[in-house]
Amino acid sequence: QLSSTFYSSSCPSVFTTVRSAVSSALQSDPRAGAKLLRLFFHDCFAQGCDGSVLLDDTPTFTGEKTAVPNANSLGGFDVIDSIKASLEISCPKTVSCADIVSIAARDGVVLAGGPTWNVELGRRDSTTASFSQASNLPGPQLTASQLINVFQAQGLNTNDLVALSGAHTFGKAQCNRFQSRLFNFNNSGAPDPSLDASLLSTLQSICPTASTTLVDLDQGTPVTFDSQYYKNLQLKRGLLTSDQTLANSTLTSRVVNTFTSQSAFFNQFTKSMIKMGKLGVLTGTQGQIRSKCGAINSS
Ligand code: HEM
Repeated sequence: QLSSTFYSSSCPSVFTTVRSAVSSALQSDPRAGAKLLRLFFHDCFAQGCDGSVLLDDTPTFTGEKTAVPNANSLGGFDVIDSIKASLEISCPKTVSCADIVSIAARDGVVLAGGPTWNVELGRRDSTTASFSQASNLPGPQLTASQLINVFQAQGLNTNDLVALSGAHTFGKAQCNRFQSRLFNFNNSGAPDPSLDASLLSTLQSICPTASTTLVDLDQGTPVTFDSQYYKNLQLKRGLLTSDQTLANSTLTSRVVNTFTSQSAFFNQFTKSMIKMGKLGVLTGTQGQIRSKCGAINSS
């Protein structure tokens, strides 16, 4: 059972500490908020929102960080570590890494112009992480029906899927995640027909090969958290297969159309974030409060 007032007496400064750290991270990295939001998603989908994604590998332990969706891709760890270091001074052994990620994700959204919500708190940190559970994370080639199944396995429905995918309203992706759409889609010898011609030629020139070059997920308003993502999908300007499929499939297209209204999108997004934030949480005396987010406590 999580609660938005969990730290009201034990660490009242937690929200200002996180907000100012995310804000200062954004000064040097305009993608910081996007990285933190994605970090939360990747934490929650593999073994629950328990900070497991933050654990570093050791010689005898392989966690989630090096799994395919995360390796050379996931960011924001430095921001979480620095927030943790500040909180260990102001409120020692009190605030879990899993909760820090959940607040930082919210603040990344708010500071990019998105909606706010009361983050529910009281998660504890895992003492394990699961390399294999990282395969619960959806890949960028999935179709709408496959995405629906992946989200359903976590207890999330189609509205949650489409709303949470709206996170791709900011941040970037590497060419290698979508380059297969550009020249030889599904071995057809031609590009993906559901990709707008002018975006296709732009992307073909930026991504002649499946490189690690970064491209904005939202070509319209790349650093703003808004409903432009859904308008892009209607214009065949979604970047990943897993984005564009949401407008192409009758399973999801009506929800996409609904979320072109920013208030409808924001309303569902906040609800779906709270719901995702409850997946597989540890509470009470389960797990621990890590002193450093990258490692379990030594004693
Ligand atoms: C629906 C299935 C999803 C798929 C297949 C997917 C896949 C991806 C991929 C492939 C990237 C680019 C990674 C890279 O190139 O290194 C990415 C980036 C991103 N994803 Fe997703 N994602 C999904 C859902 C979500 C959800 C639910 C959220 C958060 C609520 C999210 C937030 C983000 C953000 C913010 C970025 C940009 C991160 C940055 O700039 O570093 N994604 N996603």
